[in-house]
Amino acid sequence: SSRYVLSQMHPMWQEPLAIPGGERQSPIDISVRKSMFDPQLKPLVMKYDPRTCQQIWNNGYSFLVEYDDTTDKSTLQGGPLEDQFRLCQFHFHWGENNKWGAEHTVDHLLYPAELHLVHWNADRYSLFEEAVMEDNGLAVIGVFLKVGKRHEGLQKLVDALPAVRHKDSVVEFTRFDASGLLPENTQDYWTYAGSLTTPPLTEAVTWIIMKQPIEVSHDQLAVFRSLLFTSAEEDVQKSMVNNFRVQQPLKGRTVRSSFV
Ligand SMILES: NS(=O)(=O)c1ccc(-n2ccn(-c3ccc(F)cc3F)c2=O)cc1
Ligand SMILES: [Zn+2]
Repeated sequence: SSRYVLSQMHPMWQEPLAIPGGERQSPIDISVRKSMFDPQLKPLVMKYDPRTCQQIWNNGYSFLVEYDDTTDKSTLQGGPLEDQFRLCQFHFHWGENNKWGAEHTVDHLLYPAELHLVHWNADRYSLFEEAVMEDNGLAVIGVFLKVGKRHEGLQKLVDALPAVRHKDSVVEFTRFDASGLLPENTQDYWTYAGSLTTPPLTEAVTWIIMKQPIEVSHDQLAVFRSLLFTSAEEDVQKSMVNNFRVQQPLKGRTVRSSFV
């Protein structure tokens, strides 16, 4: 079963022993029947300006598409959020094959990859670095990827990846419309209180997981796997795959849904 497969995985970093709080860690399995429909959840409002897109950076965990978040040009509000959040980066998690790679699961269903659009609470904090330490500081939209037809909006990003093959490489990347990576239906989602899924693992994230996945082609996903965890100087090159964290205990949290 998928649970057996996950236990085989060799997470790319050693999980720290002491985790900040440890009561609301991510990722988790989303049990559809245990989630609670919340009619008070408002529609999500994403306003992403392609002109704020700046660069792609291979940080040795994933590749980040980074945005200028010094103004309110690319924002997220509504849904479970009280405040307005600014888009600062998006990145992905994926596997060594198409059977696994996403961080969250839905009734233990494994997707081959997961997109994270990372936002911070600009109504309450003045810098991302501050927000990342606060329990209402961040909002991350998670979108599952499934293998199917080619995703036209993703191709511009896929074509740029060979330029950031090695850890610490950066390439200019502008005029990219992040909303092109969202599924048609952005009103059906699950939301819960969680954490960053890589160090510093801070419990600052309101997670918003889209119910509808996006489709990408096998070949597009294969280009993700051509990236490397290692920098150009290292003599042993390691392919960037399985960059997902193992699932964490729910610890009594409730996952709410925006749909019945
Ligand atoms: N996978 S995820 O939960 O979306 C996720 C996981 C880790 C991060 N992350 C890691 C380090 N940072 C970070 C970057 C700049 C900074 F000033 C402080 C940070 F914590 C960060 O935001 C950001 C997002
Ligand atoms: Zn992530």
